Amino acid sequence: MSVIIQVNHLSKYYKELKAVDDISFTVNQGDIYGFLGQNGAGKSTTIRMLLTLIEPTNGHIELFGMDLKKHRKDILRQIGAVIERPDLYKYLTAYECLSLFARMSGIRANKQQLMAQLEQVGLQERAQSKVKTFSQGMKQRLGISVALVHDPQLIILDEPTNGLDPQGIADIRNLILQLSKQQGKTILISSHLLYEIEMTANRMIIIDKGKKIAEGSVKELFDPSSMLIQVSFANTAEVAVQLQHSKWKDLIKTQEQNNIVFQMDEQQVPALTADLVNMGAAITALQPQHSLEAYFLALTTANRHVDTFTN
Ligand SMILES: Nc1ncnc2c1ncn2[C@@H]1O[C@H](COP(=O)(O)OP(=O)(O)OP(=O)(O)O)[C@@H](O)[C@H]1O
Repeated sequence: MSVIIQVNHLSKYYKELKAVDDISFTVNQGDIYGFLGQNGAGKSTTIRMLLTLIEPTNGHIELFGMDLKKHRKDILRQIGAVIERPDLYKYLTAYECLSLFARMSGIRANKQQLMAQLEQVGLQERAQSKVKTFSQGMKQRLGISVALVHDPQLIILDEPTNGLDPQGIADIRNLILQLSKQQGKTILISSHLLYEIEMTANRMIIIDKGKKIAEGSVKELFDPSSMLIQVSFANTAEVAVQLQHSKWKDLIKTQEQNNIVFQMDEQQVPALTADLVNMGAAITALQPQHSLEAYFLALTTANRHVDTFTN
């Protein structure tokens, strides 16, 4: 399996602001790699550095085994990217638009080839309609078609489902899966929605305030054996002492005044609650949460509080 993107200790500072702070990650050939983070986490900044639109403050980027600084042109030729809402010529038809971009990229494509490309993004029946009549989702799909016109190996999509309706979101998701499965493209997709990444990506990174929080396979990160179970008690201190002499001791993640958080397989929960009751625990609440979901929810909630106070 060859490595397509290798990022080492990448940072971008804007004066004191560390927009991207020492992140490293690897994208392998054939990956749908999810880049997950709240607004302002540093996703776009990282993507812009991968596309040489901005200079890193520190760090090293290799694409297709080549140093990005030294082989910029050769590398960019193999990338197709949609990083903002695609700005397309609204008075042209979808076909004319694609044909224009193909010529601008020096690609000689005949009508049949261009129609096949429009078919790939589900726009063959609207090939002769003007772009101004398109929904946001259709414009996004045409934008992706334009990015694919030179048959790149790597596709980079920055928040491709932002502002789309549910049907538009589903269309983009299916398109991404199809590009990966049927054409073996490597895809990097950013999103602020955990769900979006879970539905499409096989590997992912989570960043927050420019820093890497987690990286790994989506399966691993969503592993049911890493559920967090928060149990609240009226008598936490007493229960904590009893737990130290039990088999549950090693599964305790944190302990606070009113609750104890365990990390365990979901299937162990009934046995845990039975043992706790036997120990005389006065359970007032029990909340199971997937660790990643719990983590991400905590981030979102924290940000919402900030928004409430600052808006
Ligand atoms: N040119 C710039 N000058 C100063 N600060 C910047 C600049 N570009 C980005 N930032 C800041 O860097 C941080 C990361 O921004 P970035 O756009 O990478 O986040 P993001 O994860 O893509 O979020 P969003 O989805 O909102 O774009 C933010 O705090 C942003 O305000």
